[in-house]
Amino acid sequence: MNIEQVDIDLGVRSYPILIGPDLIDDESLLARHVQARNLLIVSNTTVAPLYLQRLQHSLGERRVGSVILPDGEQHKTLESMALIIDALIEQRLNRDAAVLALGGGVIGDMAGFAAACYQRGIDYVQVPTTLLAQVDSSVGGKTGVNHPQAKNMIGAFHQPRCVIADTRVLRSLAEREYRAGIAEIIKYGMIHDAALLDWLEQSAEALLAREDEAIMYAVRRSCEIKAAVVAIDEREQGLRAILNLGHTFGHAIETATGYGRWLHGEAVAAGMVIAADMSRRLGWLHEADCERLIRLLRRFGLPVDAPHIGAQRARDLMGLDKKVLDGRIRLVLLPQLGQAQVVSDYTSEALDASLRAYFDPAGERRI
Ligand SMILES: NC(=O)c1ccc[n+]([C@@H]2O[C@H](COP(=O)([O-])OP(=O)(O)OC[C@H]3O[C@@H](n4cnc5c(N)ncnc54)[C@H](O)[C@@H]3O)[C@@H](O)[C@H]2O)c1
Ligand SMILES: O=C(O)C(=O)C[C@@H](O)[C@H](O)[C@H](O)COP(=O)(O)O
Ligand SMILES: [Zn+2]
Repeated sequence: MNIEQVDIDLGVRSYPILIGPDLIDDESLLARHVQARNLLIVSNTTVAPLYLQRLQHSLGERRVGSVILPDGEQHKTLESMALIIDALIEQRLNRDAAVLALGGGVIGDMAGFAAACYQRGIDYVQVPTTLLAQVDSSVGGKTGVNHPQAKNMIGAFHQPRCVIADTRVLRSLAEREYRAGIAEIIKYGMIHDAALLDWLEQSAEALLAREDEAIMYAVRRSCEIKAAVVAIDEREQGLRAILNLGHTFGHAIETATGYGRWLHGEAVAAGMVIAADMSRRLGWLHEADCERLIRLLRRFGLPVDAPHIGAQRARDLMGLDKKVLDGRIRLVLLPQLGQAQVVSDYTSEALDASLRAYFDPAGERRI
């Protein structure tokens, strides 16, 4: 099977996203794309036993150290990030060294953030090992950690030098984690590519069976969309916020339930349903469009309802969202399927109604 390449065009910070089977064993590809002679691989207690040795072997004659972090969203903290910095210092790595993130989005976000901070910024490479990380988190340079009161609250924009997405490593991923990654693919369809929604409907079986071709298409198309958006608006001054569809609601769910009980992709799935519901209340999406989203999410075993954390609690948590401007929560809403808009002038009745419907136990019926 061929290697696909998607380029992200950011001037001097441009980089390739390489997608294909068994890339972590491809010594010549790694030699071409990972230039640093001194590397610190950041991984976790689940991924390292599966893939660290293989990757180290393929990296050839360099100085390669590693740091293995505890696994889980609850460990996406400043404390874990400090362990990476400790390892960089212990291994006496300098500005010519690079960090290599081997893991899912949690590892990628933390390793990237450590690279952004260490000696005011060193290179890093993403080797994403979850579907979610391959279609989304390894691309675009958002790095960071959670705060107990708000998701991804501490971080930096720092682009990787390269993304190496080995699609075969997805075979060992737990079913729930794999499905959570599909939520972000559905997101790309919802915000930018209605044809991707058609493809997801037609290819659900193949994608769930983890067929190579289906995975290659899903990863490539998602990366193309994300790369195009990030190339226009690297630091989320405007357009990039559409990549946040469902996230303002979803992050409230993740924070309120304690990081890790709801997977990020699951919270995004529920959040997209709420965003669709609100879009319908504003006269944008048709009921049939909302029902289509729900059917698609259900097809992939993703949640279409939110936990009852209370509308007021949800609103409070959403007030800490990074898109808040002049005290107003900006939301990504859907004028139609395949098109998203960042909206601040929605009616508070529409938001209240959607929050009550999904977050209050006795919320009136919605879609
Ligand atoms: N920076 C961004 O643009 C961006 C985008 C989307 C999500 N995120 C962040 O990404 C995180 C979610 O990422 P995730 O869904 O990858 O979760 P994750 O990193 O927690 O990985 C999920 C689980 O799968 C395990 N795992 C990883 N690869 C495996 C493999 N190949 N085989 C077996 N097990 C494997 C992990 O150890 C973990 O237990 C969240 O913190 C979210 O905020 C960031
Ligand atoms: O890359 C982006 O921009 C995104 O919004 C992608 C999201 O899927 C991702 O979860 C991101 O980490 C959310 O960013 P945040 O700024 O809302 O924390
Ligand atoms: Zn996300």
